[in-house]
Amino acid sequence: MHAIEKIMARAAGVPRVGAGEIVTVKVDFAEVNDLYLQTIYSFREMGGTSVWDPEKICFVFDHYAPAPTIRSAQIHKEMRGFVKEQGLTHHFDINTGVCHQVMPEAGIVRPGMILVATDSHTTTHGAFGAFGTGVGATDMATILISGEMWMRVPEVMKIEINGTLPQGTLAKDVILHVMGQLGASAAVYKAIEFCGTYVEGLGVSDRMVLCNMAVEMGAKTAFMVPNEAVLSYVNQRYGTDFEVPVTDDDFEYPLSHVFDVSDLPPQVAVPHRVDHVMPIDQVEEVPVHQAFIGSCTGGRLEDIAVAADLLRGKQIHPDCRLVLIPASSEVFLEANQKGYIEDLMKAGATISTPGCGPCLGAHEGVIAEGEVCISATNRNFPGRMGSTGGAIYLGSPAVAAVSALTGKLTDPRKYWGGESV
Ligand SMILES: CC(C)[C@H](C(=O)O)[C@@H](O)C(=O)O
Ligand code: SF4
Repeated sequence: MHAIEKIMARAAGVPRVGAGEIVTVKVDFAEVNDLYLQTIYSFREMGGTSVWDPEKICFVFDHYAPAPTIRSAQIHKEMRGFVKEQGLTHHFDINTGVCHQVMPEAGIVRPGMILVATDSHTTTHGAFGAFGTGVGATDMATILISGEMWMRVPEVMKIEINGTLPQGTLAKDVILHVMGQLGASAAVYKAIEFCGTYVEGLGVSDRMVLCNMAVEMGAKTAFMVPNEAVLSYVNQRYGTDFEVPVTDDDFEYPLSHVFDVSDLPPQVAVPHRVDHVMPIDQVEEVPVHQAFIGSCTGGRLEDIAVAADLLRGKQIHPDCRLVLIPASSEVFLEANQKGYIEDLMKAGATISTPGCGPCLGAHEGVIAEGEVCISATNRNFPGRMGSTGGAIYLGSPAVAAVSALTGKLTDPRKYWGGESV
């Protein structure tokens, strides 16, 4: 069996499972975000009175945090009421951050667990060797009642990535390149395992970038074998009471792809598809009106550090805005302690409180008709970040930062190391 199948077999209480089988699994943890008040209504409609385990559920206010409308304030109010009524152990209110950042930070995520959330980017947690997948409001309501859900065991697609990146190319460029090569429907209902010499050496943040965007290829979940960086992060935050699932040596992958990223230049996904990907030099000179660095894809300390290093002592272009939103309060505090926030504010950045912000077009920097945004996030369909007449390019935080500097899509290698060439 594959490690993912072993996770599901354990959770289903059976000795083995195989791709295509329908199994009922016990969920190890469930998250509901502030777009899913409907979950509570469905919970009650189904006759739910108390949740299956108040220690294994959290509500996270991140998509509309702090509440930008009366409606979202009302939603937060009702959800806070449910948290109190049910005595949930974990609640992440408007002062914490994006669910996929705050849950690992809080020591909720560990290898071998089944984590479900009302968010498609729950695939992010494959970075920790967990089975993370998104569910809808109704499924989540049944899970809150029973602690269980049915799943079809996904086929596992191996994506082997080898090589060492050239300077100026980051993990986001790698996943964009993979998506550009394989396409947005390459992995529908499959599990993606990322492996290879490039992946083995990755730190936690870069692992999260790759797994986060697995769902942009349709994946049900993502997986990486935990390395030392992941294990020490989890030991620090969660503890050691977990078992790392190991794929059998004789497991045969039904699907596999191999990439070498040794000569990969920075990439961008051009409007309006995540898999319309090309090297940055094919779209340089496109004027940009806004750059956004943030979200569960590109709002971590490493992303902010790259931007600060590129923009320290400089001024962004007068015709371009740079919106920067740390993925969590912990990230914000650390970036502040390291001076990155000051560097970026002095360079002209607009800093907002941790959360999703404009990533899904909610608030804190949506774009107007005819505007172009270079974004370190994960989706660029029309209307994603504001007006449907806007255009979104997806890139690394480095591409976003230097494009804000020049006011047009720019190759960050020209500014790497602080000197513009
Ligand atoms: C929560 C939900 C509305 C959505 C998702 O499931 O991904 C959002 O987070 C997004 O990124 O579009
Ligand atoms: S940051 Fe963006 S992609 Fe991540 S959960 Fe929020 S809206 Fe979705």
